[in-house]
Amino acid sequence: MLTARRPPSDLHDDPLTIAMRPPDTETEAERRFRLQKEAEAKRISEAIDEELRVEKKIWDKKKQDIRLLLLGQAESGKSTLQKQFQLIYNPESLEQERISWRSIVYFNIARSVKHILEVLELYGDSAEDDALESSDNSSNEQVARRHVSTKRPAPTGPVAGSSAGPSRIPANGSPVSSKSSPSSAKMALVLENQRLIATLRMRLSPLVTAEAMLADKLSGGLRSANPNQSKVLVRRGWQMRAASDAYFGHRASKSADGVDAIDKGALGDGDIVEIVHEVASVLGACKRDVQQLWENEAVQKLIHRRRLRLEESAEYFLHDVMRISSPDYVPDIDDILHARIQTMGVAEHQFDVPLHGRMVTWHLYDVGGARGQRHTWVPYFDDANAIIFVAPISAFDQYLEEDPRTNRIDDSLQLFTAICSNQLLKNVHLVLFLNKVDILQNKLTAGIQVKKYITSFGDRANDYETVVNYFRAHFNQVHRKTNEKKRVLYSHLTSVVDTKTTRSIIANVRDSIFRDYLKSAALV
Ligand SMILES: Nc1nc2c(ncn2[C@@H]2O[C@H](COP(=O)(O)OP(=O)(O)OP(=O)(O)O)[C@@H](O)[C@H]2O)c(=O)[nH]1
Ligand SMILES: [Mg+2]
Repeated sequence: MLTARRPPSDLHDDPLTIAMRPPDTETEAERRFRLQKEAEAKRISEAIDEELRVEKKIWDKKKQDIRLLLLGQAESGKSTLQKQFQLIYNPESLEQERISWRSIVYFNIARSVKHILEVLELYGDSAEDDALESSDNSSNEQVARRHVSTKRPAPTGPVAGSSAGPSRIPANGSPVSSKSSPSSAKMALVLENQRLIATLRMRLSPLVTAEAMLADKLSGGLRSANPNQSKVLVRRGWQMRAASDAYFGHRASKSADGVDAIDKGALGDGDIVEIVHEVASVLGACKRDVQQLWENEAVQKLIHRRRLRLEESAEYFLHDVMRISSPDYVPDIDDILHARIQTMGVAEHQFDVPLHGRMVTWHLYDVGGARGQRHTWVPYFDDANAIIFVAPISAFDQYLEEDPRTNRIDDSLQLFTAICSNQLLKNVHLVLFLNKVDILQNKLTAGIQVKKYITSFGDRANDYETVVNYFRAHFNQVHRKTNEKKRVLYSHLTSVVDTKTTRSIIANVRDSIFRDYLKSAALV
């Protein structure tokens, strides 16, 4: 038999309604108070609903954003690549930052001058050391490596920014010469040049002092205590703080490209502007001395003989010191691309990138690549869509600043292995930039032999094509060995200081990332 439910003919029978009904004895004042409370509760409930709606909207939008990580060892070119993205997708912000890069350019020059003087001192202010030159080829110290067998020739002179191990220079600083002493005419020239360098050293001492001052201010007192790590690190958002100090005398809370300047205090107390002015006038006063030092025969010989190794930006800035030391100097885009300052932690940059008539927000994460910085990358792995791994293939003859026994190419391969096999990154779009091909080309043209540093290179031809293919094959091999999911590896030969070629490579990378993005969106 069917039992029918009684229709809700009378809502007053509903137990909830009965429970909520005001008592029959409610006074007028009580009624007003009750209605007021009910209205307030309704307002709060609606506000919460609205908040949830907004949060969901932001969340939905965030889910559609693209997160791109720039990974790779220190000095591989990540920040330079980030500047190229900024130049394409947010050029106004780079324009706003231009003035703030002056401090870094001055710092790069002062630092190079200081380093040149230090190395000159080690060599007795002369490059005439034939004995050292011949011993340069004598090293056979080999370092076994996992991926490529590399060897580190015994240092033939101090290496820029690294503790280069035992030098064969006696305590008195004069190089040993086993050959007969130079002719007296040559000796006289050497002595004359030594006197000139001594004068330049004295005249350039204010610039050397300025280097320490700038380093201190730029890093906000955060310079590494490790004497092997002499670099200056800056935190994200420094550009806008420096620029706003320069223009407005106060600090900004957001950087030009939307980066929160959360690390207030990173540049000290606003007196960076005064210091930059001071350094500008010091540089203005000694620009000819800098030029003379840079063009000095002993310096050029030491560079040629690879006893003096400068940072990659040094030649670019020292060559242009007269332009840079003009009183109204403002760095141009090429200056900014060449300026070197080490990234600390992870800096996020946002860009709106057009896709089929709408804008997709890209979050670019530029990380610090030194070994001590790499632990900061991991929290960004979880929701990354894409990685550009930047490996400088010019670095076959260089060693890590933080570990002078590790060849840089070897470190890049190890790091690439770790990234390719990381479970959190298994589905991430993977792009490889074999960077600094311009520097590689220059090194090979200068006759630097790959086999001297990478033993497994053997007797292959020391030309650009062969060397590039050799290193590319090693990276491909790492990818193949760790590639469980048949992920494609998109690789490019790059020189990220070259705006024109990098622009078209970035367009290519953008398209391939978007293709994957649209594919995964279609699957959702
Ligand atoms: N000639 C040349 N110089 C480059 C290239 N890529 C980068 N550089 C220079 O190399 C130096 C280091 O580049 P950065 O972009 O600061 O390196 P990074 O990977 O961000 O380094 P960290 O912040 O320490 O991890 C800078 O002076 C750049 O101008 C390149 O392809 N060619
Ligand atoms: Mg960087």
